[in-house]
Amino acid sequence: MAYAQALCASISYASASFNKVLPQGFPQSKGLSYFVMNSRANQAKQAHICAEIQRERDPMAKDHAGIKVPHVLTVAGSDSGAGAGIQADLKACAARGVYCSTVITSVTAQNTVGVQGVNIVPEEFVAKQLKSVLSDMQVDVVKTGMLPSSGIVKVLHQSLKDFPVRGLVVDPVMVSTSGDVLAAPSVLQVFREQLLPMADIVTPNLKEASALLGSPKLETVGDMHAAAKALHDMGPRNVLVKGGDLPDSLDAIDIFYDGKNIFELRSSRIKTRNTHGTGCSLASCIAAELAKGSSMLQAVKVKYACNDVVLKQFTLAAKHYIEASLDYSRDLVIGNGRQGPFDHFLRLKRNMHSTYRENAFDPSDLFLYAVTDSRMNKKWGHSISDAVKAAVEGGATIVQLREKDIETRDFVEAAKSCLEICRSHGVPFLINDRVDVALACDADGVHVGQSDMPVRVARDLLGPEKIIGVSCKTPVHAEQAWVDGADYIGCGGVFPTNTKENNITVGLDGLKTVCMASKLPVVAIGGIGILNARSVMEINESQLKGVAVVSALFDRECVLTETKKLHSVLMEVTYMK
Ligand SMILES: Cc1ncc(COP(=O)(O)OP(=O)(O)O)c(N)n1
Ligand SMILES: Cc1ncsc1CCOP(=O)(O)O
Ligand SMILES: [Mg+2]
Repeated sequence: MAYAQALCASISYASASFNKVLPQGFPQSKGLSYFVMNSRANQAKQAHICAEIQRERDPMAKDHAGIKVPHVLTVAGSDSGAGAGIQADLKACAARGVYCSTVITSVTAQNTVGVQGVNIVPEEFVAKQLKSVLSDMQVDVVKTGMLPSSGIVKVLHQSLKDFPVRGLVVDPVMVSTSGDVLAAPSVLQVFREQLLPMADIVTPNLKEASALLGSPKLETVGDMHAAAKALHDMGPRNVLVKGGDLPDSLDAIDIFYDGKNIFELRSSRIKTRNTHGTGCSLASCIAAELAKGSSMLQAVKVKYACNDVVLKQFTLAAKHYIEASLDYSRDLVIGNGRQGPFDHFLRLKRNMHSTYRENAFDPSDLFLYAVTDSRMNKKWGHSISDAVKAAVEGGATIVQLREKDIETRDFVEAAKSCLEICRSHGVPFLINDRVDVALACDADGVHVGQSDMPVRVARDLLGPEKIIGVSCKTPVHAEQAWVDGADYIGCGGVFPTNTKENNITVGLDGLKTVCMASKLPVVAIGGIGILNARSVMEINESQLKGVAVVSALFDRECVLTETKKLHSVLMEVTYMK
């Protein structure tokens, strides 16, 4: 039933495409009724209708209780070098948090130099694979890659009629990045007649766009505009013409057209040889976003109001992910050819360090996060190390040395003695802002803000074992923190504070929004103390692991007592509900 509800909720945004692929004999009016039923009150009804569709698909199908996960089926070729094709699709979907099943249309012998051989899977066996997956699994979106023969395109067309899905992303793979031809010319006609009219989006590069149109080479942004419109006339609901190969362009320019509005999606070109598989990965990423239902759900709900704006966002989300992966992978060396693969998970470089950090950071360490302040210590006559010792003995579970007005030499000295105290209590010890100081004293990590050293640079300098925290005020910051390889995020200021000047307050609502968006553990900071720590923890977000405090511990006469008090408040709210 959970599946059926999710299916209905997501089906509701894909009315147009769904109607195109309704099962034969399934009354259109019944299908249409989904798309106007979005309210919670109608969910049960929707679920019932969806269960009905499921039974039409497979009379033996059982309703299993549990969690339905977003699912993309990729119908594409295998790349032995694993930069493109099925392998890229699997990695892109996994990186975007979506399950990916695979129907293999051909097996290529391929590396970073080129394609050495292609073995096409017989179309009957492609049909068999499609049936296996589509008759059993609840596929949300089908994404196509290499479809090497017209017979295979026809088989896919028929399968999609037999087993309708919510969305179809067509990446018309015809020529590899190395210039090798991957689809017979006869495929073009069937592609135009059968696949394009079914597609929710088609994503050709310049060569593929002109092949599909039977037009001369596309050489300018103007040509791309015209091509996007002409391709749209062939039936797909949206067109993304990728301009990565456009000559003489500093920017990478893609043209997106939804039948009404045309967008130039620009981003600066990343200088790297590791671009093999970007097309497959981008299309998979779009499919994954559609499967998750996020932006497209919105898009179709407000279809007539701001379809264009939301679609732009979803395409950009996918583009942004690919750009971040390319940027991270720009200096990776895999293979000797002209075009290497990139790292979809932004993790490969971590393994270069001999002692790979497995779970070195424990998110529960964020429970009571003590952040020092030299002015406060001076005011109360506390040395930095005495203050840190008292905080740790009072129950602080992680310590950050945040010393804004201190000479570097003194900072390093203080850091060394505080590190010793923390190590002897098994408490991680981080340095605020100063990666150099963290390196000098071999601290456990750093905390950086949005205008401090970028997380990726800090990670490269510190290596995989160190803890990196980053301040985030928005879901976009939180997503970036994860992409960049941070371990946790600090969110705030939650409440107004005198400790940090001109700091924008996000409030409990802002904290909640960030926690909901964050894939990383979160610690709340800003104006938090024994009187309001409970209200912070009670926002009840699983990613929120604790509170970080400065004045509530250090702008006090007895740091030990204050830390103990805050510790017991946190224990109460966390464990004695
Ligand atoms: C745990 C934690 N969260 C946020 C911050 C703030 O860092 P930043 O935004 O860089 O501001 P400064 O602390 O450097 O003034 C933090 N230090 N710790
Ligand atoms: C460093 C920092 N970052 C956001 S708010 C803040 C200050 C937190 O200090 P306090 O706990 O005294 O409000
Ligand atoms: Mg900072």
